[in-house]
Amino acid sequence: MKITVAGTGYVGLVTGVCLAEIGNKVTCYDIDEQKVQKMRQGIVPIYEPGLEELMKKNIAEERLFFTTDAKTAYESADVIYIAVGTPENEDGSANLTYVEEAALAISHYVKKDTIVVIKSTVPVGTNDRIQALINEHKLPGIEITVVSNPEFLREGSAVYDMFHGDRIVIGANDERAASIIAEINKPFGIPIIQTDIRSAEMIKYAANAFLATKISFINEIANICEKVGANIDDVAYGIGQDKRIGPHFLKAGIGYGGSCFPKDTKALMQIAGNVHYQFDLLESVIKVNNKQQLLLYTKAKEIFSSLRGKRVAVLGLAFKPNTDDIREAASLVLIQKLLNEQAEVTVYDPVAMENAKSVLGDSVRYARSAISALAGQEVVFIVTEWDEIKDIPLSTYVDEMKEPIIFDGRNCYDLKEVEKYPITYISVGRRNIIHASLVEKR
Ligand SMILES: NC(=O)c1ccc[n+]([C@@H]2O[C@H](COP(=O)([O-])OP(=O)(O)OC[C@H]3O[C@@H](n4cnc5c(N)ncnc54)[C@H](O)[C@@H]3O)[C@@H](O)[C@H]2O)c1
Ligand SMILES: O=c1ccn([C@@H]2O[C@H](COP(=O)(O)OP(=O)(O)O[C@H]3O[C@H](CO)[C@@H](O)[C@H](O)[C@H]3O)[C@@H](O)[C@H]2O)c(=O)[nH]1
Repeated sequence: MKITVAGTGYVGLVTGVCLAEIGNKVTCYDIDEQKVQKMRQGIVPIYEPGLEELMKKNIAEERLFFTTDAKTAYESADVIYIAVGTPENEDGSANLTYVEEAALAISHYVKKDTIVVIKSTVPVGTNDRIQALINEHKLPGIEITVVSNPEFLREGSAVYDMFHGDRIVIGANDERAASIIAEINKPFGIPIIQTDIRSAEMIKYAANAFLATKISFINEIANICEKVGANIDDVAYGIGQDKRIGPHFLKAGIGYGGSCFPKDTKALMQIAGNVHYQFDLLESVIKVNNKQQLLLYTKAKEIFSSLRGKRVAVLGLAFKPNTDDIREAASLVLIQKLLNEQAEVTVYDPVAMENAKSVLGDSVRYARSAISALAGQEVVFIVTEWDEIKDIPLSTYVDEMKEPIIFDGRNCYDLKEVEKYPITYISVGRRNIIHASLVEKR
């Protein structure tokens, strides 16, 4: 099959590379010249484990091509995937400008019957609107059929997820188009669910909203655990053993971030609001998350009346481990608060430093390693649970910091282990360990 993928971000590039890997001839099209230049040379512009090898392999085997020329990309494709961004508008609704621009370019250049697959996350009803837009602008006498195929991959394990996902959802009003897309996806060996277009669109938002709800729920339980003397890790394990609840997505912390949950929960609020439905539960999920992202700051303020001039390190900037993505990361919320208080902030992340620099500029100091970030600091905030960060021996905090005070937003350390060291340790949903030296000072 001759496939074009429009948009080469986290979803588009992974989709393009993996569709090439299963035997298709794939052209990845993007409007970003610099990105395309890099990819032509086999350089992956994002950090995504396993992607570079697979991309290089498929370029070498002449199944994978890159272009910024819309005509070349669209003219003779059998199937075109739209995987451009759908960022948040100021009112929380999804910005569909890029999807619409792609659809218009497709209408302009396509010269034969083609299927357009919308992979981008779009509000319910968008696929129908895009079909109407294309019908209005396409050449007469050809059929361009829109199919919804939302994506469920996670950043940091995107390539793995393409081959091991739980399901592939295909929403279509046209049986023939649906079966062609099902056929393309067969080699991935993942169960395929076929629905109407609107249900497919809703599955994507409902899945993300449900996962976000699990996180806000466990974070609320964690906050109560702290007050009643229970341990959230034990509680999460205990409830997760119930098969009806399941063990996944019950990790308490400093809230969800990233390019999806924050924007998609807000977009679903808008989708509901547009049909005059007040989604009270989801509204609370979002409210809880906003509060939870401030948790470490709130806890620090309970201990120090002022953070002015305090030397603090922030370990981890990415919104989760194994990605360079800092969109809606809890780290940014915390760092802004610390800077407002005029703390002296040093940051470290194994791969997200470049992206962070473009947002934080020279307002913080960038350390070359986790250890050098700790040297001489008074306080450390653990924000992202990279293995490299989780593996820092507790003795290193003692060696590098004078009297270590750790605020751990991801519960990286075992409390019994921490107690063996002269460390003040404050985590999420567990008892605080306050070292005697701090008690004396207070
Ligand atoms: N990131 C994820 O983990 C993830 C997972 C599932 C679904 N999604 C959804 O997939 C979509 C893409 O997300 P992303 O994170 O990959 O976005 P991204 O911002 O990383 O990449 C979008 C790309 O589209 C390009 N683009 C913009 N307009 C274009 C046009 N008219 N033609 C061609 N290219 C164009 C941009 O230059 C950019 O390279 C969004 O709707 C998102 O909600 C994302
Ligand atoms: O138990 C948990 C699990 C996750 N998180 C946080 O939740 C956020 C999102 O994590 P994750 O879902 O692993 O990452 P994403 O790459 O954003 O993937 C989500 O968003 C994508 C975009 O829509 C979907 O495709 C995926 O299925 C969905 O998991 C991160 O900040 C995590 O730290 C927690 O706090 N506790």
